[in-house]
Amino acid sequence: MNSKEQISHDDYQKTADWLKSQTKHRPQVAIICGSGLGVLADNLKCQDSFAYSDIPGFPQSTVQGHAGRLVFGELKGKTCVCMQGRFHMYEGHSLCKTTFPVRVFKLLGVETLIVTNAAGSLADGLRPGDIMIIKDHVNFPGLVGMNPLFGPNDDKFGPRFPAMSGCYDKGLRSSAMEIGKQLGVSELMHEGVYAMVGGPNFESIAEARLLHRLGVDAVGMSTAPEVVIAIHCGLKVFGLSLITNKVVKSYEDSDSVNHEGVLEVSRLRSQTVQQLVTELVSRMETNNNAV
Ligand SMILES: O=P(O)(O)O[C@@H]1C[C@H](O)[C@@H](CO)O1
Ligand SMILES: Nc1nc2[nH]cnc2c(=O)[nH]1
Repeated sequence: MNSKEQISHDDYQKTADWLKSQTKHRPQVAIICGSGLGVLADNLKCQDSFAYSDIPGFPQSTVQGHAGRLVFGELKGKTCVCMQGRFHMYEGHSLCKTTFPVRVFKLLGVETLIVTNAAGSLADGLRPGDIMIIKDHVNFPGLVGMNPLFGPNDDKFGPRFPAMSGCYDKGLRSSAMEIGKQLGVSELMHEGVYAMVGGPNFESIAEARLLHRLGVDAVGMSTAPEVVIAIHCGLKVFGLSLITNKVVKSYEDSDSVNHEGVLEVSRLRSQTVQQLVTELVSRMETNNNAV
């Protein structure tokens, strides 16, 4: 798993150039839609959309609830590109494939990455349907060497040893909390720590208890590698978790989680997440530096 499949700068550039030849949109903001959150692309105006299978170099989505489409369009005066479907390590993608689109976005001129995901809650105050603005993450696979930056560093993208402190932009986080208030959903809004685990199984009770003790508020199977790559190449990052289930922490609790339930809660709350993200994008300052 540690062996690093190499993707050259040229490979990312070829995909970016192909996309530039197919659409006039030059995005400033990229949005990665978590499980069941593909609706985030629906507000984009003047859409150009591409199936992942038609984009040279792109991996394929294999998970239910991840459509496998890249959608370009205008959102409140900003040009955006939206991934309807992300790639997960548990699908068998290498981490550089998992994060491939993020470097392509950088080459397209994107300045800010918005990552969303479905996650299970460990913190007692987080209920299904709540929205957790990600304050920080624990990249469990990364801590044991499964990091998308493993292997020779590509200096054209960023430094060998990037800092990850403050990786989730403070200004965007407070803006999102403010927007939540204005949308009248402040009771749903929280900030917390997201942990990525490898999946695809959900947590055992002992694992859930361990994560809780370690200070993790919500757990999922994505996001951290994309954020590491985004920070490495200088993108601003905003992340949110839609809490779709409580992670079972008690041997007396007979609840159990499944992917269909995760998708159902995501869909129920997707309009609210869409409104939040749309308003956040509308308030973003961008440089408009088309490439
Ligand atoms: O892509 P995300 O992180 O939203 O997907 C979560 C984690 C698993 O892929 C799936 C489990 O239901 O949802
Ligand atoms: N690991 C993990 N991922 C999730 N994605 C949505 N819910 C969960 C969960 O409970 N655990």
